[in-house]
Amino acid sequence: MLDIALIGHGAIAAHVAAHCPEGARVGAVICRPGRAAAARAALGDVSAMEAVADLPTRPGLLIDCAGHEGLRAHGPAALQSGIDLLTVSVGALADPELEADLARAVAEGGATLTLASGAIGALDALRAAARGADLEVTYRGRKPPAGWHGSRAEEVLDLDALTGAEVHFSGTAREAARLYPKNANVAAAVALAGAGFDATRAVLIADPEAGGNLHEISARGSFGRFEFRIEGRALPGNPRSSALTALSVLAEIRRRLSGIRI
Ligand SMILES: NC(=O)C1=CN([C@@H]2O[C@H](COP(=O)(O)OP(=O)(O)OC[C@H]3O[C@@H](n4cnc5c(N)ncnc54)[C@H](OP(=O)(O)O)[C@@H]3O)[C@@H](O)[C@H]2O)C=CC1
Ligand SMILES: O=C([O-])CC(=O)C(=O)O
Repeated sequence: MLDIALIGHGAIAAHVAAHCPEGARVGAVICRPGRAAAARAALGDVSAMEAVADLPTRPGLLIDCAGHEGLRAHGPAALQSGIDLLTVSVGALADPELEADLARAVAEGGATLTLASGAIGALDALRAAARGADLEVTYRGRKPPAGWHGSRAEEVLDLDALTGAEVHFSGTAREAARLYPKNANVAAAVALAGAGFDATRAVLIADPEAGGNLHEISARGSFGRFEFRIEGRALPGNPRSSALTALSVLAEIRRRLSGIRI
């Protein structure tokens, strides 16, 4: 049995706990102070605590579903103590200090940090393309206005008054990941798989006509070229987060349970 602990108890965590595959079980959650009752209400019969050191048993896998602050607060401690960590907070690695802390903790604890593919796909092709030369990658993220509430887009646009698509960010994937911690983890995953945080271009768009969370990758290089486009449905609990993100976590749990891996 793979014993899983979660960080966070929001839309992604609740979906993961509710659909945990056979052979794995969610036994514990790390939450913020005073949030134990809310965590149990969202996840069911789990032990709730505030720190990795308080986990009742050592989990086989800790899954961060909490966002950048959750990874920052608990990731290094978990890895340092040898606990494998899977995270959806990929954009947090845009902070070079946190990336270095995580790398140090991985080396010292001998555990692995896995970055979930999240709301995007085609990371395998990007990884391979990056082994060739001259890789150029642009990521475009397009969501309906509700998907940008609570983000920097609100400072740039009047989201509720939009009559057509508007770009509210254009720059590097590193800037996108840092400025949009809840919305640009995909930009970070594309960057880390491919051309890197500073060479990957990101464009973020609010579009009242968007029927879902649209993510597009355009890549070209010595390998050739590809375009990838996915129209994701949002999770019921959070219009910012695509359902595929929670499914990518479930897929990684299944991958770990299987002797034949893809
Ligand atoms: N890789 C990808 O493709 C994607 C990544 N994401 C990332 O996943 C994150 C979570 O998404 P989602 O579940 O929809 O968000 P929600 O807002 O629904 O849930 C976030 C949860 O994390 C908890 N939390 C926040 N900070 C901490 C902390 N320091 N320690 C412990 N728990 C904490 C919150 O607790 P409380 O209720 O107390 O605030 C809440 O339970 C997003 O913020 C985003 O960064 C999202 C979509 C795609
Ligand atoms: O879920 C999505 O569609 C993408 C997202 O929020 C992110 O990249 O952080």
